[in-house]
Amino acid sequence: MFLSSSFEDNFNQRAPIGIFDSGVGGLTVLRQVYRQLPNESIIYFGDTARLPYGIRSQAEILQFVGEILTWMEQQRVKLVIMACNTSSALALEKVRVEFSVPILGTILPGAKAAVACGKRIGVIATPATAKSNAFRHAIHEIDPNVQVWQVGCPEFVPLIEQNRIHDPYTAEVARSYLEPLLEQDIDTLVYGCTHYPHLAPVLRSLLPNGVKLVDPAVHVVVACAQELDLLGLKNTHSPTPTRFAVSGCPQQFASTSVQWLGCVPKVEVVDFASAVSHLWCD
Ligand SMILES: N[C@H](CCC(=O)O)C(=O)O
Repeated sequence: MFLSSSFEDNFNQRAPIGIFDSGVGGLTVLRQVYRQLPNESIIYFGDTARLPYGIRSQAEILQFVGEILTWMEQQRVKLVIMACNTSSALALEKVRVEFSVPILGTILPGAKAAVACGKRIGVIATPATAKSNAFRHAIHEIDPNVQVWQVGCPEFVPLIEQNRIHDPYTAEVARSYLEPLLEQDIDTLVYGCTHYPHLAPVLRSLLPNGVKLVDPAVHVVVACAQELDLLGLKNTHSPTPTRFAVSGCPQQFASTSVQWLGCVPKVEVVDFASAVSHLWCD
């Protein structure tokens, strides 16, 4: 009895954390896991055949997230981080009751951090996240006196996935998205999409010095560390190498992500029925 329960504890602690996003955005969360939880093993999934998520309906997001979580459970992960604000805004509450694995989203940790920073908060997000008002609701639950402005930024994710971060056109687009927020004299800006911290140098150069930037990736990983402690699931052993998987073209993902990972990742393909993966490899 004692032996088998201790074996099971060890197995659970050593089990990987699942992290998923539509593409390379979740790497901003992965980077935080490497910093804050260096002993954890990770399985990273990017649903690249079906991105961008930010222009999808809630029904589509629920279907995709359901498929990904089913796959994650098959990989025997001990916890999942939805490293995607769009999924967190549109699907987290619903899937949490359907799946037994603990699932963390980015909205609440991001909202808490924003409220701790300022009183005039701007949120840049995908159109679906902005339309859902998820950040506004979460912030007002904590402090109804804080003012919140949200801007949907449809062009950012395609530009980042196409590796056009340093393209002057990207800076032009960023300027137009920030303009209505700067007109409101915001004191805090939330990256309401996990892709956007990849644009940090561009965005920083367009913001007045006093505006604080909030990256929910930092705070969802703080919440993850607390959850693992609470569940007794923190890994005290050495981690295994990160496994990367995508639904689209593995070479495309590898070549875009190398700049953030510092090495070319080996990338597996997961074939979901409705994913049209050939689009990205042609
Ligand atoms: N990075 C994701 C998804 C972006 C997209 O695919 O549109 C998010 O935080 O919302």
